[in-house]
Parts: sequence; structure tokens; C-alpha cells
Amino acid sequence: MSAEEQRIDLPDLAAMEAFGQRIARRLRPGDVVALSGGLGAGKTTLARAILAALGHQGEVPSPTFTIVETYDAPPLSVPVAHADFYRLDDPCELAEIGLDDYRDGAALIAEWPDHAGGFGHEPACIEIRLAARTKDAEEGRIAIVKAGPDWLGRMP
Ligand SMILES: Nc1ncnc2c1ncn2[C@@H]1O[C@H](COP(=O)(O)OP(=O)(O)OP(=O)(O)O)[C@@H](O)[C@H]1O
Repeated sequence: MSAEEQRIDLPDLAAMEAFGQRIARRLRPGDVVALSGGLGAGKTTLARAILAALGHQGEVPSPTFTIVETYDAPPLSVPVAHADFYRLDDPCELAEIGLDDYRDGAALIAEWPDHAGGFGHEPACIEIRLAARTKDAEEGRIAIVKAGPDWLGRMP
């Protein structure tokens, strides 16, 4: 973990919800929330928590097969494109998908961001790496957070 990274303990689903609320309160169009971590790390759980805190009610289908799911404002306070890039073979495919159009005026929540070439170079990107706290997945998660310069002063 480098000096500019922050470690956040997420011992249970309630902590995940609260973390999602913290992010949602600060989210603006143009932001990227890049969620990485292995299978079962909690990426979709955190994406759902953020969407719920933005005002989404009901299901949040996993975008594994559609790659991008969109959520409008209203009813959300910020429009969101929720993407899962796991199935992407090459970041060049982003143009085919039309990711720029999805991102126009919206915040992007990106699972498997490295499969899309990564977003850490964007100043409005907050990178969140999720992992199990211990060998026992029941014992919760940790998040290693690296916020881009546009997030300075936004995440406490
Ligand atoms: N902080 C937490 N504490 C305990 N369990 C958690 C926590 N966060 C998520 N989980 C649980 O971990 C499981 C996997 O979560 P999730 O599906 O969000 O992972 P994922 O990273 O999206 O996985 P995949 O990439 O395989 O789709 C779920 O059963 C979820 O309830």
C-alpha cells in the first residue's frame, strides 16, 4: 500500500452499505469508481450499495453479459453507467460498445477496470481494490482506496 492509499475495513454488509453511501454522497457526473478485486471480492455488492444510495430501487442486474447497464437521473441523483469489463478481450472493444456515449454526463462504476485498460490516469477516478480480510471470506473485506486529484477534499 503506498502513501496516498487509504485502507478501509468493511467487516460486514452493513459496512459495505455505509461505504457505498459515502461514495454516493460525493459522486458527480464524469467520475469513475473503478472496482477491482478477484471473484467474490464484493465489487457488485459495493456497486449495488452506491446505486441504492443514489436513489435506485429494485434489482441491479449484473452487467457481466450486457457489459453496461444504465441508470437515469431522475430517479437517481446522478446518472450512472454500471459496467463489468470482465468479458472484454481487448480495450479496443470499448469503442464498439460505445462507452464514451454511455459515460457522457454520467458517472461510471467499472468492475474489472484493468480489462478496459484502467481508469487510474483520469483525475476524477477513485480506484477501490477489494479483498478478503482473512482467509475466511465470512470475515468481511478491506478496501484499498486511491482517489484521483479531483477527489481531493471529497473523501474524508
Ligand atoms: N464486506 C463484506 N462482508 C461479508 N461478505 C461480503 C462483504 N461484501 C460482499 N460480501 C459477500 O461476498 C459475496 C460476493 O460478493 P460480490 O458478488 O459482490 O463479489 P464480486 O466481486 O462482484 O464477484 P464476481 O466478480 O465473482 O461477480 C456475496 O455473497 C456478498 O454478500
